[in-house]
Amino acid sequence: MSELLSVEDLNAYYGESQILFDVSIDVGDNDVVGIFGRNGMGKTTLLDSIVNRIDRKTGRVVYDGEDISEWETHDIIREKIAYVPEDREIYPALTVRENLELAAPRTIDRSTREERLDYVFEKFERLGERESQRGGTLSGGEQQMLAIGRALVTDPDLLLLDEPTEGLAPTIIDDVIEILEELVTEDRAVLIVEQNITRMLPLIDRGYMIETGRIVADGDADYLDDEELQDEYLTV
Ligand SMILES: Nc1ncnc2c1ncn2[C@@H]1O[C@H](COP(=O)(O)OP(=O)(O)OP(=O)(O)O)[C@@H](O)[C@H]1O
Repeated sequence: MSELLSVEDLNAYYGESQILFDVSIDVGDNDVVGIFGRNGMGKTTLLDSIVNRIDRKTGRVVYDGEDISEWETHDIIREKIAYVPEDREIYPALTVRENLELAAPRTIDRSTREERLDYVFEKFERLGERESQRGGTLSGGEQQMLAIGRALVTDPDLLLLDEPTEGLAPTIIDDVIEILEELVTEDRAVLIVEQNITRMLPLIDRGYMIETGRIVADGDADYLDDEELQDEYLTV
């Protein structure tokens, strides 16, 4: 099967500490793939390694047939893979519109950029209503929408999402899940890290369990919907 993203035998390090050990994962075109595991097991490090936000790594990251292991982070994010990090990384002092404009690739013309902004405002009406509001004054859920919106203005074939529901109130989590439900029906692949596997299982095609930097299980949603497996690798 041809894959959009292949991570091959990845070993990742912060300073002298090795965080990931021989990790291999695949994401096919339009696949929705989950990464699950307890805190501190290396899920964020895996996403960071894909976009090269890590001190050092060995192994390969192949995207659409091209080895991007050595690419600069900003080139990967702008041209290939959109990344919505756990802390969202929006600009608090800039408006919603400015946040989106800055995320748009420089290579697209003005009218394409406007089309993409309109698409985000259509998808997230609450952002449209707050176009001129500063990012830092948005609620947590709205900031998460803006972070996902920023990713979407690059019109990515692959989106990386790191714990999009983290730190949000339950009703806002429902809103974010709704957004994710819609995202996964679009013509894009999604690789998503989430603590809450129960909410994710209906959305994903496949998933991987990670424990202390190693992939310890992988399979489709039916396979992962298993109490024993979840107790072993997820329950704290
Ligand atoms: N910048 C860093 N420098 C040194 N060690 C780090 C750094 N970032 C993460 N680590 C370590 O790497 C390990 C994996 O962390 P990572 O954030 O990838 O886990 P995670 O599974 O995403 O957990 P969480 O849900 O808590 O974010 C942890 O032991 C963490 O302390």
